[in-house]
Amino acid sequence: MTVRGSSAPEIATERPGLRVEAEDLEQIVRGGHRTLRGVSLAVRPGELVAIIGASGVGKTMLLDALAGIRPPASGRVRYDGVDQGRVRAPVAYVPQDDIIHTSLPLVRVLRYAARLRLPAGTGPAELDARVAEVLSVLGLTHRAGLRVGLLSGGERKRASIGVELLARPRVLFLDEPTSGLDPPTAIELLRLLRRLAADGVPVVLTTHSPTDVDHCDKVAVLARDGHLAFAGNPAAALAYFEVDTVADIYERVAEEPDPAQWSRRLAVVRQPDHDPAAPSDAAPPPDAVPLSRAALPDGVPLCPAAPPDTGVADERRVGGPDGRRAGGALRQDGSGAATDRQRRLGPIRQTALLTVRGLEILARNRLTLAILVGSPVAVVLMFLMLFKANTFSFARPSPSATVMVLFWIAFGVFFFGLIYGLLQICTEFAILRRETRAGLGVVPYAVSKVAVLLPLLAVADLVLLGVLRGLDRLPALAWSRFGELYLTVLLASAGALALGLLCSAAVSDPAQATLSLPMLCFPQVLFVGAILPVPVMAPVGRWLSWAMSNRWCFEALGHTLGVEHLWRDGGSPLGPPLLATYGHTFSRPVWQDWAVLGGFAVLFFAATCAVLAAKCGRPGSTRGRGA
Ligand SMILES: Nc1ncnc2c1ncn2[C@@H]1O[C@H](COP(=O)(O)OP(=O)(O)OP(=O)(O)O)[C@@H](O)[C@H]1O
Repeated sequence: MTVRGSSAPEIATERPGLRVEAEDLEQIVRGGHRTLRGVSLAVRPGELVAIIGASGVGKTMLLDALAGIRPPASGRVRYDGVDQGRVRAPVAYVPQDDIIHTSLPLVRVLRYAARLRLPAGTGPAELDARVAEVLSVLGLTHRAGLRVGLLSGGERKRASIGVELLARPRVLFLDEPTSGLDPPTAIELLRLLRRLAADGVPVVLTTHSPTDVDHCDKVAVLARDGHLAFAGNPAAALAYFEVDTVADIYERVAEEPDPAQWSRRLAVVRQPDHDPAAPSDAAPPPDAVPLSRAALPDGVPLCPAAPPDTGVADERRVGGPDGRRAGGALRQDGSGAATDRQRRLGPIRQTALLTVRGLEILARNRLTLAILVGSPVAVVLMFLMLFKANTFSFARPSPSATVMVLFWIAFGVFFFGLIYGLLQICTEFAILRRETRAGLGVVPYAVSKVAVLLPLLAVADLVLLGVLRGLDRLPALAWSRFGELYLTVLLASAGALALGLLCSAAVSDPAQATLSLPMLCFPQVLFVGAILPVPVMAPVGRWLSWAMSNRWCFEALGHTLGVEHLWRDGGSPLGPPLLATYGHTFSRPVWQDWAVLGGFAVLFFAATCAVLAAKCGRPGSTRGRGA
């Protein structure tokens, strides 16, 4: 680590790592609170750097600013002298939680991750070789076939790092990688990071553990309110704070009532003729790096420079907050052309990949699959127990029962569509955010959700209508009429699925999604126009009923089943008065209802994509929480 005012940055062409420089970083969070104040530091290729400080001092803020996850309010971050936002080299960020799919075997997780992160032209053999290489350097080859959820905490942490290593990052940031690990496992992990740094890739991590610092080349100490108190090697830090252990540094820093004093002191000692850190930087004492590269068992480089023809090392984008590719690029060869091999997977192939992954996750989650498939079956059985046969008999119809049959079919398909979508995104938002940083588009992601779930709903809808018809709960119908009914419920399901996805994208966690369920369902019951016909609703209720997708499904079903004719001309004296109450509810041509139902589906789907794009682009939590 060097200090501010160092000589002009040079473009690193011979080492895989990038030089990271931060200059006068300030960060301001919601409410105007400043969390970083004038932080300047530099990290060289090959350095393993720990950011330490008391809880809440801004360690994650600094890490996020350095990584481009949460750009600073002011100040600059440069990689090899180029503004961070303009660099397209692969930069890895490992969030605090091991946010990867836990139901898949480790090798499958890495394979999917490699498909997303490596250039589109990477062949299967090369892909498998890279996955095997990463497994090997992580020491997880023997765990490759094990479900991620069954890995130990340390193994999961290594797996999470492995996801980022696939793309051969040129700088690696980790938020509290050792949190929750026992000391030997933490040391094992630091050994891995040390080796990665030794290969020339700068590694920056935040930590709460003073012992982690013993294994790092450099340490940055933050004081309260985001003041940088020190930046240099650990031995120099002990001398600077006049303490015996790293743990004592925390106490020493906290003793100062005005944390700004620490920045001022550092500014003084950073003067060229008064800089205790500079000599240490140039030649770190041997005891500052106890886990030497030579002591490590495996000689395979963790992040070998990509072969020159692949362009892997240069073309991959830096994980900026907006999930889009940034403008300029750092290129080792200095050329501006991207080859086919260098391009990331296109939207269609991303969609296909995520659909396959979604199906595999579903197939491996037997209980989830059983609930998804079993619930509609259970509801069909309940309908059979609830509805009498021949309700729609022309000679002896039961008009009030026909309304309920139509309503419950409409509500049933709405409810299942909604439930299928409701927990899909909020349960894995942190994974999505991580993958969008690696180049995944939110539209392919959302489409893949529909591609996995809509066929399941389509089968459930077909079973529902087929069983009700087969057991005479619905009248005999020509195939074309049955097709009409099916299209109506399919469109209603698609709209409800999209509404569920929208809600899942908008909330912060699964608990909020679950709590939103009554608010999504109640209006679809009250304003559908079944329990209380639309013509007799209060004016506001009538207006609201237009916005209920359920209403259009209910009315389309009634139109296709000829409810008007049945009530007016059928053998029940209750029909005509009921028809008078419902008015023209069922007289609209069914294609108009389809257009509205399709419109709802498209609208909710587009809104889902917009919310995802906004949330994935918004600087925010990187810790595995929801947005
Ligand atoms: N989105 C936000 N809005 C408002 N304040 C925030 C936000 N994110 C973080 N903060 C505040 O910014 C400060 C620095 O947060 P940061 O997460 O960087 O601290 P930290 O040093 O990493 O803490 P810890 O070690 O406990 O993880 C804290 O006071 C925190 O409450």
